[in-house]
Parts: sequence; C-alpha cells; structure tokens
Amino acid sequence: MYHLLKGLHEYLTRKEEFSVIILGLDGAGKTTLLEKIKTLYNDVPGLPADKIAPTVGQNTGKISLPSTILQLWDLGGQKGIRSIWPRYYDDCHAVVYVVDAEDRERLSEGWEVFDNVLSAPQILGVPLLLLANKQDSPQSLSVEEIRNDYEEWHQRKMESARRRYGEEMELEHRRERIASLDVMGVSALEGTGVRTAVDWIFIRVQNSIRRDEPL
Ligand SMILES: Nc1nc2c(ncn2[C@@H]2O[C@H](COP(=O)(O)OP(=O)(O)OP(=O)(O)O)[C@@H](O)[C@H]2O)c(=O)[nH]1
Ligand SMILES: [Mg+2]
Repeated sequence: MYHLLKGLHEYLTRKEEFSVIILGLDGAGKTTLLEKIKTLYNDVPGLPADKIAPTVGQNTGKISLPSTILQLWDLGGQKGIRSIWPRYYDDCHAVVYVVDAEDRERLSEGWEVFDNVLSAPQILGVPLLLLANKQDSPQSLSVEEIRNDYEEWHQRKMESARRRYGEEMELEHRRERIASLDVMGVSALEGTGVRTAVDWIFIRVQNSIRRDEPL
C-alpha cells in the first residue's frame, strides 16, 4: 500500500523537464541573464554581475515552475566556441537568442550568427525568442528598432543573394519564422522583462512539437 501511494504521489507531483539554450554573441549578456533568472526563481541566488567572466564552454541552471522544470544552457558566444552550439540543437525545446541592443557596431555580426541559428534544420519547429538586452542603458535600441534592424539586414542579404545568384534563395518556412518572430526587451542586469521572457518560454514549451516526439 505504501509503495502504491508513494508511486501515486510521485506520479501526481512529477514535473516535465524542458531544455532551453541561450545563444548570442560574446558580451550580449547571456550569463548575466542566466544568473538573474536563478536569482528570481531559486532560493539560492545566482552570481552577481561583477563576478561573471566570459564563458568558455557552458553554464547551466535549473528553475522549477508549475508542473515544469526548465533546464537552461548558457553557451559561450565567442567566435571559436560557437561551433559547439549545434551539438545542443537536437535536444532543446526552446532557443533564446540574446542581442546587445547597446552595441550598434556588432549588430550585423549578431544577425549573421542569428541567421545561421534560424536555418539549422534541427530547430526548425522549436520556439525561438529574440531578446534585446541592456534596455537599462539609454544608448540601447528599443525592441522595435532591433526588429527593424534585423528585418532590414535580412532584406539586404536577400537582395545581394538575388543579385549574385539571380534567384530567390529563401525557403518558405524561414520566411514564416521571421514574420512571426517574437522580440522582447530585457535588462539582464536589472531584471526588467526577465519574468515576461520566462513566462513566454514556459507557455511555448508546453505546446512544443518536440515535446510530442517519442523519446
Ligand atoms: N547595462 C547592461 N549591461 C549588461 C546587461 N547584461 C549584461 N551586461 C554586461 O555585459 C557584459 C557581458 O555580459 P555576459 O553576461 O558575460 O555576456 P555573455 O553573453 O555571457 O558573454 P560570453 O560568455 O562571452 O558569451 C558584462 O559586463 C555585463 O555586466 C544589461 O542588461 N545591461
Ligand atoms: Mg557568458
């Protein structure tokens, strides 16, 4: 009887686990975001911003939400480390791409890398959230400006591909993904917008296609 009740209790209180990968250029604020999420959701706070060094490899974190656990993977964004990202694509349930909205100089580089992520076949059906970070800084571009900058960059890229190859290179599913792209503003440093972003992930992973795939 004890085992039966224990099993029933475990069944009723079990939590489904989802993996979320956090990507973006070095310095975008991924680790600051991860640590802020830990501070907001866990009893043990995450590292303060002044203790965070550039990531060589990965950092992880886990948060518990109603009937759900989110396992977060913050991957290093330096050029030489980005090649490890695709190893995480097969098993992730959501992707968060962080942009430094303050650093106008590196926006194009960030879009180039973002475009590679978008075109990875393993994550085609996976929810993708674009975060315009550092909204606490007055120099930062707003969510609207970031979205426009990406769309303009993408338009330019398509035009240059058309000129070079004389054909429409873009695939339909990619166009749809860009059109329905969700962009949110956050300050990983101050925590503004972070709960809204986590709520978005929480809701989207529940309906994720990958969730229904057999293990
Ligand atoms: N003003 C401001 N600065 C931020 C914010 N988030 C991160 N930073 C700063 O940006 C710098 C880089 O932050 P990290 O979190 O280390 O960036 P990262 O994306 O993890 O970088 P890599 O580990 O190299 O890929 C640090 O100096 C942070 O304090 C933010 O929301 N606002
Ligand atoms: Mg980092």
